[in-house]
Amino acid sequence: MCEDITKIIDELHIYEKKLLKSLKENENYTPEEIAKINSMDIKSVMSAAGSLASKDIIEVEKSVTESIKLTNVGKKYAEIGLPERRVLNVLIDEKELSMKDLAKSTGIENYEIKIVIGWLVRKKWAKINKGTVKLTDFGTGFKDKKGNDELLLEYLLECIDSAVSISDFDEDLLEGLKQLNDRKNLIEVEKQTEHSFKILEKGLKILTRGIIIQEEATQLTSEQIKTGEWKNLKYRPYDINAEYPEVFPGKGHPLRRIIEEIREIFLNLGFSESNGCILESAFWNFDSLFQPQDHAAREMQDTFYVKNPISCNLPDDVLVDSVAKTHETGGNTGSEGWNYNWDKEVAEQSVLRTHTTGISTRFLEENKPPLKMFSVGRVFRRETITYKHLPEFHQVEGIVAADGISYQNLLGTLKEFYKKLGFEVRFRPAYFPYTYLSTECEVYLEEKESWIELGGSGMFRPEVLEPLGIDVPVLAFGLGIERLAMIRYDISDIRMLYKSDIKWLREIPVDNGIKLD
Ligand SMILES: N[C@@H](Cc1ccccc1)C(=O)O
Repeated sequence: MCEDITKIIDELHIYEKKLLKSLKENENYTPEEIAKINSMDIKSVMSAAGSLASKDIIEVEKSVTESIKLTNVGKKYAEIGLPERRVLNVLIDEKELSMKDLAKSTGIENYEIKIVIGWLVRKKWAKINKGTVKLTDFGTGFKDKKGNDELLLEYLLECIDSAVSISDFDEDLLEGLKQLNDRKNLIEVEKQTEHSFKILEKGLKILTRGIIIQEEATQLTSEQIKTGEWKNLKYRPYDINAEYPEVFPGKGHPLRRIIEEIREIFLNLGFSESNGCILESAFWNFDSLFQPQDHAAREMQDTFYVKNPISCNLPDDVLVDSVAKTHETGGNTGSEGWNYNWDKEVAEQSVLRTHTTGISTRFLEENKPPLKMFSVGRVFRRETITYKHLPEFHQVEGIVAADGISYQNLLGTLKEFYKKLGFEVRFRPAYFPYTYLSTECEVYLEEKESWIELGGSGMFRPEVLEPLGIDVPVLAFGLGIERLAMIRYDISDIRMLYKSDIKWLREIPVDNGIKLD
């Protein structure tokens, strides 16, 4: 037993020792007093007390006191009288009045007078007869007598700025208080929690044995090092369980971060980066991609057309003519084209780009193969917003143009790209007016046990390449980015990416979202 006590004392934290010593001096010290005497903060006192209590050295008692105070409205009524008193006073003089006149002569607002009269009628102080209000005998009896609420308000007014402990109330007052409380904004009840400590038997034994408080060094001074005093100091051990303030380091938005990662991957694969404008001509967005002018995607319900500027300039006539011919007859491509009359005005319409593929055709027109280009940008579609659809999202677009480039290279490039991002993908046949062969990539979602579509790709058709003057094969892809972010950051609703949800943004790890466990 004796040994136990020595061991317990040895293991006491300095704060526990300080607390015990103070209680030895005076068991009635409050936590605040103990904090002050020992220059500790109140949190440390309470956590030392909690720790001592868990070892049965002291007992911590908690008492909650409720006290009440007048609110500003309460104070006002205590001074000028409750509304029912003011109505009663007027009615005693006037005998009967309409509600409107009562409001006028008491100065009570119209909306409130109804409530007050309702109250008077319910308490049988007054009755209403043909629109006029009259006191009952019972009500008249209050002429020289105060109501419970008034008595209470007066009482509380006496202690105007200090809160009154509820334990000071006798039963009658308490009953009245309940009613007064129902009137909501007249009084407020404050709860105060106080703690007191009691030394238990084990604590007494410890104190009899005596505890020595040796200050613990937490920071060394140069003086202590020079004089060698550091050798004799007692050091506070590190407490790795101590509370610490949470820190929220600055970090990029998750969507931005995945975009940076994607850029990095393509730059490392030797692609050069290009950009376009979100405002694009229908020519580059659709026509240059051999998308016929009556194609469903061009309909108003899919594409945002822009009013200002209503139209865009087209590139040089040679290119425009060649695109027009290809649409109409297939031009020099060996194809039959779409067999309709191509309309220049339709091609001049300005749209919010529906994909970033127009950047690729623009790039092919301006650059000579061999080339590898990628671009990241926002695209717009008239989608209804749902957990997986937004009218505005990001795509990463890319092309590789060189002799000997094949569909196999396309699959390889995409596989490699997704692998670097940490995804395994599969390919399904697909259709786009501007590619042949075409494919869509999908990634498997284990949680949902289903495959989701990530983007489209294919080999550009001769109808796209010929007008641009390209005579080598070109692989092309356009992949959605938000969906990748959803999987990467484990979010089930795409809208999350565009919400200022501080909690979520803070909780996302600073690394690129790759879970460390
Ligand atoms: N533009 C297509 C993707 C795509 C790009 C390039 C070639 C083929 C398909 C889309 O937005 O879905």
